[in-house]
Amino acid sequence: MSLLRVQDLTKRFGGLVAVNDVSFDVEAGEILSIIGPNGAGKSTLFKLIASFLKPTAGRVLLEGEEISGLKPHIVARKGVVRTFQETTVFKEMTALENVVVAHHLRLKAGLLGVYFASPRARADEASFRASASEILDYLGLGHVKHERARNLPHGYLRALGIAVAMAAEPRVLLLDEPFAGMNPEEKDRAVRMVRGIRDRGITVLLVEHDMPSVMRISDRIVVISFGTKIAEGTPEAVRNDPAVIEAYLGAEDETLGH
Ligand SMILES: Nc1ncnc2c1ncn2[C@@H]1O[C@H](COP(=O)(O)OP(=O)(O)OP(=O)(O)O)[C@@H](O)[C@H]1O
Repeated sequence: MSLLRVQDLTKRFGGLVAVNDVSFDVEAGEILSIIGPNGAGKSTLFKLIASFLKPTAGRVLLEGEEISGLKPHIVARKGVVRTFQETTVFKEMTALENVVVAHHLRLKAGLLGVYFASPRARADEASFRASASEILDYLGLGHVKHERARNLPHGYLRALGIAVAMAAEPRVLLLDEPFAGMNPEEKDRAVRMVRGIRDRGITVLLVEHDMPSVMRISDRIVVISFGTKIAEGTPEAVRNDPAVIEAYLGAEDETLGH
């Protein structure tokens, strides 16, 4: 059984069909990218998978269990966790504190005031700090652990957003444009980081415009155009697919990395 199954998903906004009967499977341990020209429906598809939006039709299954329609935090608790284009870190906290807080939030959402004052919270604190520290080391952020987030360069801030998501112990991590706005060095580091996440046994789904990085990193690619899936396959197959080349013609800011 596939880890994640996207089945006949459709999302309409009024008269606009943003996602049109899209189906694909995600296998455990793979890195799968969703690409497509601007406005193709990639973000909408991502929001449907993480249950930030309710599908008009179709469903999403995690190991055969329907997760579409559940609240996003329930879906996150089941292991499908999404990062955001805009980083969602607390700028005045250090990198370590941000990941520790993410651990607390994961376990105690809803009871925060009571929880933070409890002896249990102090006991958890030590184990959360150890785990947060390990995640930061693993993602290559060990040396900036004690820096305030607001002092971190863009690439590190994005990586910290991913570290925060990792605190939720995802089985499937949805990365929203992880390479956006990065310089080549930052992209190299981010590519290694995403591979490292996969090597930890986490399945990675990403939406990305940066074609060279997508081609380097993906095991498989799903291509969306005008809400419809037009191709699916290895980077090599997708890059040479006439329907994909056609869809990208005229998209000035994007190339297929030829
Ligand atoms: N909340 C919404 N209400 C109405 N229309 C929406 C909404 N969200 C997205 N759309 C429309 O749905 C279509 C798909 O948008 P979406 O953001 O999913 O595309 P995308 O492929 O992620 O684009 P980009 O690459 O530019 O981020 C677009 O026409 C967009 O205007």
